[in-house]
Amino acid sequence: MRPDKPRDPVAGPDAGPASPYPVRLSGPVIKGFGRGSKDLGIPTANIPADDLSEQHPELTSGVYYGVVALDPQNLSQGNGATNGAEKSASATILPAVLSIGYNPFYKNTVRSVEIHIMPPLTQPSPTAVAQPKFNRLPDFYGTQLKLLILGYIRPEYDYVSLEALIEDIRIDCEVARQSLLREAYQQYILDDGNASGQVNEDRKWLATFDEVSAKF
Ligand SMILES: Cc1cc2nc3c(=O)[nH]c(=O)nc-3n(C[C@H](O)[C@H](O)[C@H](O)COP(=O)(O)O)c2cc1C
Ligand SMILES: Nc1ncnc2c1ncn2[C@@H]1O[C@H](COP(=O)(O)OP(=O)(O)O)[C@@H](O)[C@H]1O
Ligand SMILES: [Mg+2]
Repeated sequence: MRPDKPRDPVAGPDAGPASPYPVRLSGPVIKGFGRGSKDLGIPTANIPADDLSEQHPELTSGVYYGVVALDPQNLSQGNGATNGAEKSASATILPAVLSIGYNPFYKNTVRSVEIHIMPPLTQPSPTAVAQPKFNRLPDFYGTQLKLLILGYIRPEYDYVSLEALIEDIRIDCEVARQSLLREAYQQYILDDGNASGQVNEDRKWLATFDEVSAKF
């Protein structure tokens, strides 16, 4: 059960991601249990978790923050992306908060990776208020998603109520936002010309999709 303690406003070192982060994950967006939007009002893009324990034993179950990109070649035009004319399209990088694990509140028997994509950090936060409106995009099932996990926020918990789970996820969004607003983390979103070679490589990996991964 969730400990009855105030939450830290940021997670991870101010100087930037510390080992093992950043961790790269990618995969097509698949169907989950349909609870994110329906029960919680918080859509989460699920990607396959089948190989996670072997490929990334460092990713213990819990809540993390990072940055994501969606393949613009297989997003519909309604999402403001391109329609697949390019061979290698560069994608928009957006902030994200995610859960890896068994969702103890729902007692799942299989592990899932679920990513809630937040609005750009330049926009006001919709989750800074007591009655939040979580970010909702047009559906993008089947689209290739790339994720750079930049830090760990907390373990997964069971909760006394659905409202308590939603309130903790609202705080996760705020912690992710404040954590990513720090200069060393902004470099993964925006190219300010001062980033190290490794950060530039990670950002390039994130935003580049080639023809092979396209759906159409
Ligand atoms: C940031 C974040 C934190 C979460 N933390 C928890 C948690 O502590 N305990 C839990 O049972 N589920 C947690 N969840 C998972 C939600 O219960 C889950 O998103 C919901 O069951 C939707 O699942 P679905 O994609 O299969 O529909 C979290 C989800 C997110 C996005
Ligand atoms: N901000 C968002 N973050 C993640 N997914 C979103 C967002 N807005 C819309 N979606 C869409 O909603 C779907 C997830 O909704 P959810 O209710 O969690 O369903 P599921 O149980 O199938 O994962 C995603 O696969 C995606 O197509
Ligand atoms: Mg989901």
